[in-house]
Amino acid sequence: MRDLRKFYIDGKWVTPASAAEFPILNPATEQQIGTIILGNQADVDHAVTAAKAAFASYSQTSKEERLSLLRALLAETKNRFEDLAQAMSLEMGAPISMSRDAQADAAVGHLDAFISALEHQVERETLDNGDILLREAVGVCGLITPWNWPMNQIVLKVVPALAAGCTCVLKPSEHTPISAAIYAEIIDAAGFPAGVFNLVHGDGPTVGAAMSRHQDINMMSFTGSTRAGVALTKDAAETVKRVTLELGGKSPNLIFADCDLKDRVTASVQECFYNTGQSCDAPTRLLVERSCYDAVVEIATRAANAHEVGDPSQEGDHLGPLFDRIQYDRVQMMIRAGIDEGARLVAGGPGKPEGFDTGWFVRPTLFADVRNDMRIAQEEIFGPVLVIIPFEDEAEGIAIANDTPYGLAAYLQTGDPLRAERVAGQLRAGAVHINGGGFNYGSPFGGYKMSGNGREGGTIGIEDFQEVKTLHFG
Ligand SMILES: NC(=O)c1ccc[n+]([C@@H]2O[C@H](COP(=O)([O-])OP(=O)(O)OC[C@H]3O[C@@H](n4cnc5c(N)ncnc54)[C@H](O)[C@@H]3O)[C@@H](O)[C@H]2O)c1
Repeated sequence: MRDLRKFYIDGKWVTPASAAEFPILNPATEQQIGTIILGNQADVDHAVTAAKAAFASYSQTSKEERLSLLRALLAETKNRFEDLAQAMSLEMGAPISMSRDAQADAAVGHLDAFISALEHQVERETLDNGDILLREAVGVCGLITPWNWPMNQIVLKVVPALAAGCTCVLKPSEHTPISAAIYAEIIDAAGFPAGVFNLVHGDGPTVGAAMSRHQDINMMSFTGSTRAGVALTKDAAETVKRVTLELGGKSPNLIFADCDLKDRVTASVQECFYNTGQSCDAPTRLLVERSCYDAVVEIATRAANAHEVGDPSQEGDHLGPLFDRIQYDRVQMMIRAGIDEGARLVAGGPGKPEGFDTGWFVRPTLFADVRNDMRIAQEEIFGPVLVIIPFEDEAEGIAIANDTPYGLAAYLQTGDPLRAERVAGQLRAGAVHINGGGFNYGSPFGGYKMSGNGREGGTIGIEDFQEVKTLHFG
């Protein structure tokens, strides 16, 4: 049992002002594995005061000084790599192999890419008109992250903030505080000055809202649901903060008959179910050219049925549980909604997989003959549930792909390189993955439409945490 009832503020582990305890549960066993305190306004004030005081000197550090701190952070992250992987497997149910290969790997990969981006960034440049342009730290930043990719999201915010010379207060998801607490220890060991990074646990309506409304926070960087992102934006409006948002998705995956169907469809199903379907950019709508529709349904069904669920502490490529009961109930509700709306269930379905009565395990589920106006095609399910929708031709495929309030990612599979570029250019999404092309550390990540604004990762990710100042000389 982990006792996480302290916050990291001003370079020390301190006892919070709040006494509200909150249990941390293992989603595979439903057992309590730790306790945190949900902070209050006084805790937020304490952390913001520390961050504001530290900003005065940290924002004036040179790029070289910050690079050397980030290199120390990289070394410490590598030292604690296994601790991070084990923590995320325990707190959100990522199978340990995947937790190492992807969840913990993100802490190293993004940081490496940010170091390289900062090395190359021009902080002072002369414009054609003779004016000088400076890039400076935006100020004290409030960072709020979700539970589904805990370290990935933390590193995508904390590192660019520190790289830019900002100071920050992190509020991780109250459901995944263990990896966040380890990350605070890593930052401490790397030698960042006191107050530059602060960690406060808490829930959204109390700590999250107190941060968004805080007079002394200059920017909020948020990843989570569109619902919470909208609430945060309204809270931040009074103090005219910069707000960047990484929100939900319902990403289309266009399958054209000229692709290698067996390979691409099998990989597409695996990608949708990865992290038990709990990824904002998962390809959750499989849009299939009519001429190959029956073949695709057959291949996808076989691929879905090949997925096994299992204990996250075991090595292997099985799926873990969903992260908690609320998520389990929501996925069950959406599977039932799909059946009620008349979609054809071809794999999985309601209930738990056989032999998994304890833990929030679900059956990898596939629906065929789905219409894009059904709930299961429009709403983010956040579980291993894939819907298959036919289209007649390229134009209709693109229209269905774009017929969503979201625009985080899109995927397309085709053997025709000209078509790949032509279609990608018409998809309203922040990223288009072509024929299995994966995300690379250092590239920008973010959404169009209700998937958010701003971009995380690499140079553009650092710029989100910078102000631009122009010097005009007389
Ligand atoms: N676009 C991306 O980069 C990305 C990445 C991962 C997850 N997500 C999205 O995150 C969601 C899943 O995460 P979740 O269930 O933790 O989301 P959530 O919105 O419930 O919570 C996310 C974070 O916001 C906080 N929060 C909740 N209400 C708040 C409020 N009113 N003000 C301030 N903070 C508040 C929570 O405490 C948590 O730390 C999905 O919608 C998923 O698509 C997006």
